[in-house]
Amino acid sequence: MMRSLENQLTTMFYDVNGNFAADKKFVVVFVLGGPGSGKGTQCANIVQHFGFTHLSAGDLLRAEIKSGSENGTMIQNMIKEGKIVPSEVTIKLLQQAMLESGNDKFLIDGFPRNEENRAAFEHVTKIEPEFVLFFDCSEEEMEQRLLSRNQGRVDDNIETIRKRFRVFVESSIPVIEYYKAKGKVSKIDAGKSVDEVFEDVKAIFSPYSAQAA
Ligand SMILES: Nc1ncnc2c1ncn2[C@@H]1O[C@H](COP(=O)(O)OP(=O)(O)O)[C@@H](O)[C@H]1O
Ligand SMILES: Nc1ccn([C@@H]2O[C@H](COP(=O)(O)OP(=O)(O)O)[C@@H](O)[C@H]2O)c(=O)n1
Ligand SMILES: [Mg+2]
Repeated sequence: MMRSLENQLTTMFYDVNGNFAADKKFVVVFVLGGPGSGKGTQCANIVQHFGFTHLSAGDLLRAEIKSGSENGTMIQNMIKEGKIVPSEVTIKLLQQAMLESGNDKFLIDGFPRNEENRAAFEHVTKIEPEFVLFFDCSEEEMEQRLLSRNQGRVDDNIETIRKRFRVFVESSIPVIEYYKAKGKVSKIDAGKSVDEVFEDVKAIFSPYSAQAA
């Protein structure tokens, strides 16, 4: 049975160690891959089939800008430059969204994007990901997809795309390597069609289908 939000807040914020989620079993899957590799697209499919809640760090940051938050200008500037927003801001948004969802299974998309994100999330939430889904895609393909995404994003222009590719290689690949060394990475060839990629995704998630909502 799902507990009320109020109950979860109590449990999550007031456990004996002051740790978030310490006594609630969360299943967290980190969904990583370069910009345009298809993380958001595939997460939408996974939600439909396997009952996870999809939390995109980028979407949460963009919503924070729209809400007129005091951090909005800083976040907007960082996104325009393809830089990674300080973990403190992103983790707070992720925690809020996890609590509000009432679910216990999460796809965390586009996070952790650097070592600071990874270590801070682990420190604050004490949550270890079940596994990391890594969408592997060539820069040529990702560039084409981003240039035709047409969602009016300030960062889907060639200049920012190049910066995001550099940040992905320099900061995000090391996070994937970290989890690879722990045997936690499921790598998917994301250069194929949406349906073909989802076939491979489904095979990885099938152990979770029994728990699907
Ligand atoms: N397998 C695919 N083949 C072709 N286009 C794709 C594929 N997956 C996603 N797209 C398109 O590419 C763009 C980027 O996909 P998206 O899911 O937003 O990626 P990400 O979240 O990794 O940046 C979107 O316009 C999407 O419709
Ligand atoms: N963990 C994260 C995720 C995104 N972001 C910011 O948000 C931007 C867009 O992230 P996104 O995940 O929506 O982008 P895509 O990979 O989906 O294209 C990134 O380039 C960063 O500027 C961040 O700072 N920290
Ligand atoms: Mg995305």
